Amino acid sequence: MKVGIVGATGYGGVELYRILSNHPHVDECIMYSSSEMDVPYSNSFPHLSDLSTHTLNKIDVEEIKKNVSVLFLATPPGVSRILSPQFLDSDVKIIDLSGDLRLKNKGEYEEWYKRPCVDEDVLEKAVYGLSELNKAEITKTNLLANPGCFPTATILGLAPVVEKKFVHEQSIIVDAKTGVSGAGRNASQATHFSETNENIKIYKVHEHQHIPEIEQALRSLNEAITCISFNTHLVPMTRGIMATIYASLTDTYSTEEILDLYKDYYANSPFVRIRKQNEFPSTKEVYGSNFCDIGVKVDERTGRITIVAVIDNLVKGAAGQAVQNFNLMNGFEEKTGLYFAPIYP
Ligand SMILES: NC(=O)C1=CN([C@@H]2O[C@H](COP(=O)(O)OP(=O)(O)OC[C@H]3O[C@@H](n4cnc5c(N)ncnc54)[C@H](OP(=O)(O)O)[C@@H]3O)[C@@H](O)[C@H]2O)C=CC1
Ligand SMILES: CC(=O)N[C@@H](CCC(=O)OP(=O)(O)O)C(=O)O
Repeated sequence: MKVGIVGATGYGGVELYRILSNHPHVDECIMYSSSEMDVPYSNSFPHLSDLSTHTLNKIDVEEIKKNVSVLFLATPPGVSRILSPQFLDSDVKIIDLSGDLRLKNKGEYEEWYKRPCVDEDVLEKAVYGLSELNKAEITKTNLLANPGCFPTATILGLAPVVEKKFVHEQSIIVDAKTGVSGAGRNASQATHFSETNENIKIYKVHEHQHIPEIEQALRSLNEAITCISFNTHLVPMTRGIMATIYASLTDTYSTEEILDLYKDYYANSPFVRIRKQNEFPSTKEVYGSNFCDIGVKVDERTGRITIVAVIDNLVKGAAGQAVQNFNLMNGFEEKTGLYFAPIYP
């Protein structure tokens, strides 16, 4: 199968290349760029010298339709809004890593992303690709909205207790941390070495664009969810997301009971690993892998629960999850080309 990557020169794009170039059902990856063409891909990424003989191609919709079966969009917000609709009359399957197709409410997208949204008929066709919750729909779609990095960790961390009503719906607080690669490859003052090194900084306080995405997904599991408290912090590491989640329990559950609930809930989800009692995952334990690791503990004194979910933002939070969806959309086994160990230490 031939696949295309738009935004191949970015962090999401090069992570897609790393995974897809080792995928047994991918014969060729064609790389597209909006700013460079006919130059070797390895000019952008010297670590691929001799491994990649690809060149960058111009984004030409009609050429892409002739040449690829699946197109990944690893592009900034706003690009998929223009590109995706142009493929709806073709057989090309679209997997969009940006936020453009994730929110079902057009007004909500425009409010949180502060830019125009794609038309409602396109939004209706898009399927939200969190495969642990939505596998059946993913296998049938040609237009896939790949979840955001923070939503992936947060929703997977909360889904069992929210769906089974083990927590009070209005009591959820999420304290999330991310590595700097979450901001993409372009340099900015916020991600400058001297701003991030030996520093932890909260950002987008109460205004993060992933808030409505998380609420939308949780509401699909339990309609009593209205809003959550959610904040993000930039920490001095390259990859990784940790979502530390707090909520009030609806009854006196033990940690053991809740761990059993999580193990049952994710019994058929090969990329979710539930930790043992009193064991909490760290970001390094999923680095470079498609795993989401989860630890939980009941605080008997306060009647609250602490849930910790970690992912690699570029793998389970972006390119790995996109390939997981690619597998499901094409009838391949979900783990194909993806079931590898994290890089450790
Ligand atoms: N980084 C992360 O951890 C995650 C990122 N995402 C989302 O994935 C998407 C890609 O992120 P990331 O790879 O980090 O970003 P980068 O900034 O690293 O890369 C984005 C790429 O998009 C291309 N691009 C820019 N403008 C256009 C345009 N107008 N048309 C086509 N291509 C364009 C650029 O390549 P060129 O100039 O060669 O065209 C650039 O290399 C974003 O929407 C991001 O929010 C989602 C989850 C996690
Ligand atoms: C460190 C950092 O800045 N991370 C970005 C990740 C956002 C992202 O990936 O954007 P979409 O999922 O909305 O496309 C942020 O927090 O906004």
